[in-house]
Parts: sequence; C-alpha cells; structure tokens
Amino acid sequence: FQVTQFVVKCNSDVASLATASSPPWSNSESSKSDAVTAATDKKHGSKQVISVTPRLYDYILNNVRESKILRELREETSTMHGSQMQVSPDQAQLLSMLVQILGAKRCIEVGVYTGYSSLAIALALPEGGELIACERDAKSLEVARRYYKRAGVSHKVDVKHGLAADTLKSMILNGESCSYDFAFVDAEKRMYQEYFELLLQLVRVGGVIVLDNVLWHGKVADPLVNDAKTISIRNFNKNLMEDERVSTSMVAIGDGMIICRKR
Ligand SMILES: C[S@@+](CC[C@H](N)C(=O)[O-])C[C@H]1O[C@@H](n2cnc3c(N)ncnc32)[C@H](O)[C@@H]1O
Repeated sequence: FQVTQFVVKCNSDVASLATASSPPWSNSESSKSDAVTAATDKKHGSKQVISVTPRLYDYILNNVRESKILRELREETSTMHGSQMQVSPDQAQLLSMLVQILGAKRCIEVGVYTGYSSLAIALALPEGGELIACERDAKSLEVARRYYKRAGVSHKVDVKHGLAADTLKSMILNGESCSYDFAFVDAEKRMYQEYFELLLQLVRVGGVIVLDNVLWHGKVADPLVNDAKTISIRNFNKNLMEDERVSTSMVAIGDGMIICRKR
C-alpha cells in the first residue's frame, strides 16, 4: 500500500477532528492512547471511540484484501492528477462487501475517475450483473476501461460518458425506476441532493445508496468553515437525518461515508 498518501489525508482529518472535539468533547482520556478520543459530554454519554492515527491506519490497510488488479490500478493512478480523489482500499472493500451482502445484480456509480471503486464493485458482482458507470471525464475513463478489460469485467460495466444527472434522468425516463440494487455516489459535492433524489427513484425498496465524503475532511463539524461545498454537504447530511424515505448509517471510513437503505 502507498501508506504515505493516506497518512497525509489521515493526519489532516485527525487534526480537524481534534479541533472540533475541544469542548464539549473532553479529551482528558485521549492521553492514554493517541488512537482514542473520549466523548464525555452529557448529550452523548461517556464513550471511547477510535481516532485513526497514521500507525493505526497503516494497520487497517494491512488488513485489507486488495486484489492484484486493484492494486495495480491504484498504483498507476497515484502518478496522475487528482489521485487523491480515489476511494481508499478499505472503502473499496466496504463497497464490495455491501454489494455481496445485498446480493446486488444491478448497480450504479456516479463519479468513476480512473475506476478504482467501480472496479471493486464490478469484481463483486455475479456473472450477469451490471454496473452503470457515470463519468464526465473522457481521459479518466480511458484508464478505467483498460482496467475493466484487464480484470475481465468489461461485459459487466456500462460506461455512460457525460453529466451524471443527465444519465440518471434518462434512465428514469427509460422506465428503469426501482430496478437497481445498489448505488455509489462520489462526484460533484454540491449535487449530492440531486443525485440522491434521482437514485432514490432508481433503486428498489431495500436497495442501498452510499455517498462518499460526507465528513468532508472534518469541515462539516467546524462551524467556522462555511464554503459552498462544506455547506452543501452539511445541509445534505442534515436533510438525510429527517428523511423518512431511508434508514441511514454514517460511517467514519476514509473521508466519511453514509449508507442509506430505501424504505
Ligand atoms: C472523487 S472522483 C471519483 C473517484 C472514484 N470513485 C474512485 O474511487 O476512483 C469524482 C469524479 O466525478 C467526476 N464528476 C464530477 N462531476 C461530475 C458530473 N456532473 N457528472 C459526471 N461525472 C462527474 C469527476 O470527473 C471525477 O472523475
């Protein structure tokens, strides 16, 4: 694994979280282990949660079963512009696990880049499974297609080059509502609510939508950060809390993922 890349990401996340967790989050316990943050406020009760230090993250990555083809794609992408956008190996493994638990056959990805997360999903699909892969950047798609071919999953991936919202709208017009099992969103952050509304139509009851970057480097919890993307993700998370159409689980993995199950 290229731990350095993730360690840098992880360090900044930990730093933001530490700032955000001053009062009312008492850190008196954290000196016992740099991997533990203690929450001792009245609202949330007293509990210890893991903070991912570089050493612990290295350990996590060493416990990810990453296939050779995924590793090669990650390594090739690491030399490219925007490589930090790629989901981490532990995130890709979680996506793959969700697809397998669901027994998903029909999936959608919004935001493919060079294909790391979509390849993980495609590899987890059974023969006859299908992934609609939405991406606007032709150059990134060249890499993704090359790896789908090398991994022997090209026949499972239907690449839709263009703006993702347009693709999703045309799928709905095409009568594909309620016919998908699983969707993963990792594209334009200010579009999350729109992607979510479209995908909620496309997935079946019991289907799952996962969205990446919902912790946005910890900025969502910092009231002093109010740029457009942070506000957008913060509002999206708030809306989801009140959305009776789905059950949700926010997971502190990578830059934060939220798992939504359609009711
Ligand atoms: C964070 S990256 C995706 C990373 C990918 N999931 C992976 O693990 O490698 C976001 C991608 O979304 C694409 N994107 C952004 N806005 C888009 C849009 N409106 N329609 C389609 N693709 C878009 C970008 O070109 C970029 O490649």
